[in-house]
Amino acid sequence: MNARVVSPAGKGFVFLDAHPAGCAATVDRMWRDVPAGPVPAGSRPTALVVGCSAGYGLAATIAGLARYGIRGVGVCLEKPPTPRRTATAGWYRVAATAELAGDDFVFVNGDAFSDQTKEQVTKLLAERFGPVDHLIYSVAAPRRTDPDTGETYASVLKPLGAVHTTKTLVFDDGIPVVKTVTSEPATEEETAQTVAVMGGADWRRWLRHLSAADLLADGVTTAALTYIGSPLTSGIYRAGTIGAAKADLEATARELHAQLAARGGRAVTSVNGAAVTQSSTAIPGIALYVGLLRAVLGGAMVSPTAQLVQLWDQLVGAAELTTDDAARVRLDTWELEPTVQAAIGERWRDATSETIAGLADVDWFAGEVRRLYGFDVPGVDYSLPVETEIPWPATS
Ligand SMILES: NC(=O)c1ccc[n+]([C@@H]2O[C@H](COP(=O)([O-])OP(=O)(O)OC[C@H]3O[C@@H](n4cnc5c(N)ncnc54)[C@H](O)[C@@H]3O)[C@@H](O)[C@H]2O)c1
Repeated sequence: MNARVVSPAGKGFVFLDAHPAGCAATVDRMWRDVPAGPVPAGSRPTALVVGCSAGYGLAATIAGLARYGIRGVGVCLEKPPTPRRTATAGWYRVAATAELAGDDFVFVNGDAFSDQTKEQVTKLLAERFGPVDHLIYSVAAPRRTDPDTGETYASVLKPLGAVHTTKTLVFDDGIPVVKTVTSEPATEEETAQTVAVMGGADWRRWLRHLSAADLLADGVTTAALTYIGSPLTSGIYRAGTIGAAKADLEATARELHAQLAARGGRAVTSVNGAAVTQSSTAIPGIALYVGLLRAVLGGAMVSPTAQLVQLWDQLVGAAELTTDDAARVRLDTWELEPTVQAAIGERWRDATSETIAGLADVDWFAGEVRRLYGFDVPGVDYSLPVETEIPWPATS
């Protein structure tokens, strides 16, 4: 037992501790935001969500559970509490999600890229749940060890071909500051490594494992998350190393689709809108862009949970699975609306440290970052001690 007051401390957008009660309250709120599903009780789909503890993968897990009563497995990589530090936020979110989910959805904490984790999940599915009807792949990771070669690849966020300079938003003692950051172009090796981490290789490997174990249901649908984004961020994102990885992921969807179509299945990518997550805040320029996006759209920004409700509706067949000509489900149209982009573009041009508070929703952005760690969540009394030694939910 280790109950104590947990406060936000850290550097930039990264905090050292997470608040268990705040993380649980976040999960509760996300769950309550999911409208009940149209599928009658009794037909609960079996699902695997890879990257289930944060951002879009958490939204996928909660939307699937709350709307369609999915059963199955979630996989993520989180750290347990230590005597000095709390567990990671995702650890507490998983514990809270498991409480709401009940016994028919279990969580595996392990490296999704390893064959060991794949075997553990395969065993769980074979013993308890049977073939998967749906697989959502939503991993964002800085490195991946290739099980075939033992080589560890590292991803980088760099432009391709030329130096790229972008405006970005940082907080200096809580005060928003607009800076410029310049990134050198990636080498071919760095680009190849980023593709090896964030491209389609591991998604393909999951499907191969499940197929070999006869754990893909006829008509299986699978979606991996991708991003396109604005011309304002394309230098570092879509036209950069991570964009090369996303192009590989999208090509992998088309390849997997050709294989799954034989059994009535479908593989797609899902293009989602910009959201504040631990991964996205690490990308130069994204903090500024998302702060401006929020100022332009306000509450009309579509939350990850609401987007994932739409994706589930399409995956289970409650709505038609509709893709663009690159086999991508487009859940980002609200973000790329030309009038929205034009308004963000104007504000981006005018953004300086002096003007930023009037142009971007900096308070919302800073709050979102804190909420990633369970702080600033309404209804939580942060002055109270809270138990930090929360166990990982049982898998048996
Ligand atoms: N955040 C955005 O704005 C945005 C927009 C569109 C698409 N996406 C895509 O959504 C996907 C998820 O990104 P996110 O922003 O939600 O990230 P995130 O950082 O919020 O979550 C990443 C998830 O991956 C898991 N993970 C990381 N390394 C792992 C490993 N080795 N083994 C098992 N699990 C691991 C983490 O535990 C966590 O559950 C990515 O493909 C990203 O490109 C994000």
